[in-house]
Amino acid sequence: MTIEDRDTAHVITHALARDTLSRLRDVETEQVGFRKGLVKLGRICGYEIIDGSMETEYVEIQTPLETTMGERVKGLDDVVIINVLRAATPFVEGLLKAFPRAKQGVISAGRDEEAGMAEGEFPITIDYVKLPEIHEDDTVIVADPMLATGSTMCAVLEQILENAPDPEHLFVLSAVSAPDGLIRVGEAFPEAELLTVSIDDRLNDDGFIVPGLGDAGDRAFRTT
Ligand SMILES: O=P(O)(O)OC[C@H]1O[C@H](OP(=O)(O)OP(=O)(O)O)[C@H](O)[C@@H]1O
Ligand SMILES: O=c1cc[nH]c(=O)[nH]1
Ligand SMILES: [Mg+2]
Repeated sequence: MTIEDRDTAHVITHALARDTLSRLRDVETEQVGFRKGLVKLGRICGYEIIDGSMETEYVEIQTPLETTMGERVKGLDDVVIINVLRAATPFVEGLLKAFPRAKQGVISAGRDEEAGMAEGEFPITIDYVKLPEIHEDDTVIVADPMLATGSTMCAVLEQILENAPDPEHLFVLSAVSAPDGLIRVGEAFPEAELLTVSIDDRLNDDGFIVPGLGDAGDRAFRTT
């Protein structure tokens, strides 16, 4: 397992995750490469979540030659992935390669960047929420590649927890995160397990993560 515990979050340190993130950070990586990078990173993170938090069981397998014991991951059907539109869409595509039978939810959430950041927070508009039923033995993965001020994630988690009992795991998965945002989400939702590939240095005055990778939604959807 390649997950390290830090004060504010668990960091996925798999070499391929770091390699992929470096390509995503590179300003020369254009839309297709960027989107594919997010898909790849989602897949790696999915495998790390399986390795780090899901149990296996021994099962009898009949090979073409004889009967043997094999291992299967338990609980793969009890996974819920929440796609925080829009930047999470390619990231979720990758996660689904690790959890092909996951139930999926969608929450459309956007920062009001015109209103701007005040006291480290953005106003968040939520205009679409569609969630599957969440059960106590489910592993819920809330995916958003960017966790900056944490404003979006706090609004999203409020929506999810309104209707969810106490799921087995509640992962908040990001590619890049800022220390302030992690602290904010961690304090507001202590039940959430914060997972990220990188804890970056800081937020700039516009609420962007530095060094970061820019605007993930714009880079993936070519809307600059
Ligand atoms: O932690 P926060 O300060 O809330 O910032 C993080 C959010 O900002 C981005 O979304 P954005 O509002 O740009 O929407 P988009 O995905 O449609 O580009 C990103 O995808 C996160 O959802
Ligand atoms: O740095 C950031 C902050 C929020 N959203 C992004 O896409 N990038
Ligand atoms: Mg954006």
